[in-house]
Amino acid sequence: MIDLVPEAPSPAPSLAKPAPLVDPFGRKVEYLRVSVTDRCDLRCVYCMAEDMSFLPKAEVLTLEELDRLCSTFVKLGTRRLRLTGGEPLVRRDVMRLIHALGRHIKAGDLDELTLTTNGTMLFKHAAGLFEAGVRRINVSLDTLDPHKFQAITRWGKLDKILGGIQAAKEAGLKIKINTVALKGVNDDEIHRMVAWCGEQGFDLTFIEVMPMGDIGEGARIGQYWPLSMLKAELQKRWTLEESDHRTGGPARYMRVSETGQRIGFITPLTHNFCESCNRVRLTCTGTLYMCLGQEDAADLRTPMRVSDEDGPLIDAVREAITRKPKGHDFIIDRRHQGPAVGRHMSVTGG
Ligand SMILES: Nc1nc2c(ncn2[C@@H]2O[C@H](COP(=O)(O)OP(=O)(O)OP(=O)(O)O)[C@@H](O)[C@H]2O)c(=O)[nH]1
Ligand SMILES: C[S@@+](CC[C@H](N)C(=O)[O-])C[C@H]1O[C@@H](n2cnc3c(N)ncnc32)[C@H](O)[C@@H]1O
Ligand code: SF4
Ligand code: SF4
Repeated sequence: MIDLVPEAPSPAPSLAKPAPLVDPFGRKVEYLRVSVTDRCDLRCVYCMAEDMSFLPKAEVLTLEELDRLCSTFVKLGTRRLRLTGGEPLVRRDVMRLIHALGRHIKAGDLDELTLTTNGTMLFKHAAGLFEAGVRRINVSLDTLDPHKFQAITRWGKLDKILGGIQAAKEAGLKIKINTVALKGVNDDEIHRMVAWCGEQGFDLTFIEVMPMGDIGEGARIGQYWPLSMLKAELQKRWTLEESDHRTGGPARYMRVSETGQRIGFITPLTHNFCESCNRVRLTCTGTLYMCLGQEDAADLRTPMRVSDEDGPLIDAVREAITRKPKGHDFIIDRRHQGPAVGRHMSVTGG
């Protein structure tokens, strides 16, 4: 494995620790989500249009540049890094970046390095992820029915994902399953998902569909299923106990007595969790979005390229954090035409 950053002698410890990133609402920003590519090998109907145009390769930052940006955030107090996309594992040589970022875990400067993946490439990379310092991953899986899986992802093969999940389990990775709740699509499968995750020893998170990117909004409105309704349906069959388990993400958890596993609920629409937001999002072009549900963004590529010194980049990051909004403006409303946020989820990685 080639290191992105050559081994350097350990610098003398600096007494002056940079001030942490705190937004205008007093929220400490210590979680960076990085979309390492906007490309994906699937086309989930709620995420992408079938016909997508992707960024020209020339606009995409190199792995070295992504490493530098992430490492600058680590210097500024980021404790959790999540790689996402598009599909993070389809980016060429992405394992080199993940291994390089693992040095921050080894140095104790980062609490968690992880990723959210569709699972298609796990059969190849699971062991490497563990070696790099990744200990848990989130795998997106909306159905256990192969035909439905193909319909939702437009061409995905369920067997490949299940094989990848198995490989990840064998590699020692803790797995959480992400399921977007889609009325009329997978609402008849929620009990099966809970039972399967229970058997496998996985936590499961249900997610409300968010209005991002133009995919033909009519379909998304029809599929929106508030998690309050999903939860009521679950309680007909399972005993859900309160849980104070937290991962640093937006999910609120309950424990299923019958399986011993947890179920998370991510409810941006019905119960927004913005008051405790601790994260920002970096795209593969070096654009920083201060909120998933807003369009305002800051360019970090220019200040990074202007100098090898970190000063201009750090100034740009600090300025961006002063613009972090209080929350999103998502609504799902039949009278409201078009998505609340124009960019697709795959650009900022959810
Ligand atoms: N609105 C909103 N949605 C988010 C946010 N963070 C994650 N999500 C959504 O939650 C879903 C699952 O995201 P993941 O990438 O698995 O991350 P997570 O649930 O925060 O991860 P952990 O809690 O660390 O396991 C995705 O659909 C994201 O779009 C957020 O800050 N705001
Ligand atoms: C954009 S994907 C990127 C990572 C990877 N390709 C995957 O699918 O896990 C991250 C997460 O966002 C979710 N997602 C995508 N579009 C969404 C939408 N419109 N509303 C809610 N969640 C969405 C996916 O289900 C997935 O769990
Ligand atoms: S949800 Fe993930 S796997 Fe599905 S199209 Fe979006 S980026 Fe690809
Ligand atoms: S919608 Fe924006 S403010 Fe709310 S939790 Fe997500 S990123 Fe944070």
